[in-house]
Amino acid sequence: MLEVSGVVKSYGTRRAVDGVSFTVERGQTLGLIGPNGAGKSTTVSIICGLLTADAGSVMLDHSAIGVGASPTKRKIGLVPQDLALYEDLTAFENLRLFASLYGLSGKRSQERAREVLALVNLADRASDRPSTFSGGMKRRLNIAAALMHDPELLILDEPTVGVDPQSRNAIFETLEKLKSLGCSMIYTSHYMEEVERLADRIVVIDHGKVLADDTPTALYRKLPAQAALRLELAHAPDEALLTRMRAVEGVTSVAQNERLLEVRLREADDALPLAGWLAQQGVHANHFQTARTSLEEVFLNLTGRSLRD
Ligand SMILES: Nc1ncnc2c1ncn2[C@@H]1O[C@H](COP(=O)(O)OP(=O)(O)OP(=O)(O)O)[C@@H](O)[C@H]1O
Repeated sequence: MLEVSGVVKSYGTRRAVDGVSFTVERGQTLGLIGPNGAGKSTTVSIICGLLTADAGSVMLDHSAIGVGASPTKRKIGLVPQDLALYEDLTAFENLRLFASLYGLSGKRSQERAREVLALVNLADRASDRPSTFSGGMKRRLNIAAALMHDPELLILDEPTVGVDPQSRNAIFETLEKLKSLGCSMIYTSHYMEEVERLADRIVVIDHGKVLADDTPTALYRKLPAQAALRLELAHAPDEALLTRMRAVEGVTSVAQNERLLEVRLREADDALPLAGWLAQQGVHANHFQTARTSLEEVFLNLTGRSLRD
C-alpha cells in the first residue's frame, strides 16, 4: 500500500533522513522507532507531502505523493506531534472545521463527527471545549480530527508525548480499536514498549538510517539473550564459579553485584538446566526471578546506546 524508497532529506549540511526505505501493507501497523532527532518526524512529513525529499520516492497505492494538492494525499490522515485544536470551539465544532477543510459539510460532516467521537470514546464530550480536556483527551480529539475524511492510512507522530499513563492507555485502546477495524497505521515513538504493543512490523531508525525492519517476534529472535534470571545467592560467588557459569549451555552473560546475579539466557527454557547445574555445584539461591528481555535491547544491541538517555 505505502512504499517509501531511498528517501533522503537534508537541512543545510545536516542529513536528517539518509536513504530510508520501508513498506506498509494494507491493515498493517508499522512502528517507526528511534531516539530524539533520528529523523522520524522528517520522514513522516515527507510521507504526508508536507516536505519535499531531496531524493527517493513515496508511493501510496502506486501513486506518487508530492507536495501540493493531490487526491492520493487525501488517503492519509496525520496526527501531528503538536496539537492542532481550536480551544474556543467545542469538540464537535472542531471536527466539523477539519471536515470542511476536506470539503465535507452538512449532514455527512455531522454524522462523521458523531461517528469518530464515538470511536475515540468522546461522544459524551461533544459539546465541551478542548480547554476542559486532559492531555490524553485532546490527543484523542486530534486522532478524531485526522479520521474525519476517512483516510486509508493514519500516521501518528509520537501521540503520547506529555500524556499521563492512564490517558496513554485510553489512546492505545482507541488505536487498538482502529487496528481491529482494519485501519493501516504508522506510529512513531521513542518508547519501544508502545511500539511493541501495536506494531505488526517495527522499523528502527537512527541518524536518518534504517537499522532494522522486522516483526517484533523476529527482532526478539535476533537478540543474543531472550530471557534473564535474577538470583540472590546465599553467599557471594567467587570468580571461578562465575567463569564456569558463563560456560553453561544457554547462558549468554552473567553480571554480578555481590550476592546478586543477573544471568542472561538465550531463551527462557535455558533456566531449567541452569537451575540443575547450580544445584549440582551446591549453590543456593535465597530468591530468584525470571524476566523476559525487552525489545528496548534491540536498539542497544544495534547501536551500543540506549533509546533514551
Ligand atoms: N526544520 C529543521 N531545520 C533544521 N534541522 C532540522 C529541522 N527539523 C529537524 N531537523 C534536524 O533533523 C534531524 C532529524 O529530526 P526529526 O525531527 O526528523 O527527528 P525525530 O526522530 O522526529 O526526533 P524527535 O523525536 O525529537 O522529533 C535532527 O537532527 C533535527 O535537529
